[in-house]
Amino acid sequence: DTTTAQLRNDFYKSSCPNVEQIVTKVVKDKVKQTFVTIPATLRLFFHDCFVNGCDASVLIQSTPNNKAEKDHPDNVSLAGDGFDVVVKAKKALVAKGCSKVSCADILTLATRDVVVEAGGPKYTVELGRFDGLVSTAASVNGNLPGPNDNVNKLNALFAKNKLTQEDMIALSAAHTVGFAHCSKVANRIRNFNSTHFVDPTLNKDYAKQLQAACPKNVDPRIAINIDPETPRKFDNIYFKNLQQGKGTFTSDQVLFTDGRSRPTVNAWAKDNAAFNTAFVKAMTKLGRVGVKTSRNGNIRRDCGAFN
Ligand code: HEM
Ligand SMILES: [Ca+2]
Ligand SMILES: [Ca+2]
Repeated sequence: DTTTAQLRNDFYKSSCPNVEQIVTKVVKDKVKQTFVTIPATLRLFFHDCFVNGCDASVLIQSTPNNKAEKDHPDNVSLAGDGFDVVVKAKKALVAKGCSKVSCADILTLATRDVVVEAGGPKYTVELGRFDGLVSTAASVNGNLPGPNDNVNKLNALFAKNKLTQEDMIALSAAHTVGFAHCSKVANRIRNFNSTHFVDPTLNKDYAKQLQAACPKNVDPRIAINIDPETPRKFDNIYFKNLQQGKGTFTSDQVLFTDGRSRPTVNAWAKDNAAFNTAFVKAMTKLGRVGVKTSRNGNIRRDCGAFN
């Protein structure tokens, strides 16, 4: 495949030999200031790769002539700290003579670094992505999963990006860190359907906890931990939660209720090392989605605007 062939670990060996240390330093400094950097960056990378490939298209700011991806409803809840860490890393790189590192690669590296900062696996990142030349809100339509999606829908969306069901389950475990707004779980904890007030797949105590944290008419800015047990740690507790009915979104809980994905959930609930291996494999594959070359991409001077 010609689009993935260009990616290599030492892509910046001559143009910016210290690219990794420079990005890592910026990430560490920012995580010290605010934990949100971790989930914000991880989600930003996912939303970038699933729309037009891993090409930093999600970072583009809208202009009077173009409504960009980040202003699509599915992206408006992306936390600012993810964008900010990329801007800060870009600045640090340029200051150190590395003006040829793409924003897409910066986001990929920063994502690896935030996973490490949260206690997750450290892995080698493939580099050599170019930055995309297009970003439209319309292109987001139908490409990102929703919190009420079932396994069929999730598998189909991930398959479009050459990711297997195993990859999908491993990547879903990114929900081991970070926050969700109450609107994303509201349908599960009140007036679920005509026979159940609360989603019957939801743990009873966890349902009460969610109802308390997300009362009716709650301020729409209120957010809850997605992983109720270890919200700041990147770990396989995510899968143990699913076994106990503590999946926050329907899209999390279905991984346990659906017989096709349940064996994988059980295996990774028991074996953190096996989960880590699967996560690294899936993240590496995610990073290969729709990679641009010098023919259909460039190196942006400003990650938020086209050159
Ligand atoms: C499998 C399908 C997925 C669905 C349906 C989904 C859906 C969601 C939703 C609804 C939120 C809450 C947003 C909010 O209320 O602000 C969220 C947050 C998050 N998602 Fe996903 N997601 C999925 C997969 C992924 C993947 C593959 C990753 C990364 C590899 C990811 C990383 C995150 C992170 C880290 C957060 C927390 C963001 C923060 O705290 O700012 N998600 N996701
Ligand atoms: Ca993209
Ligand atoms: Ca966790």
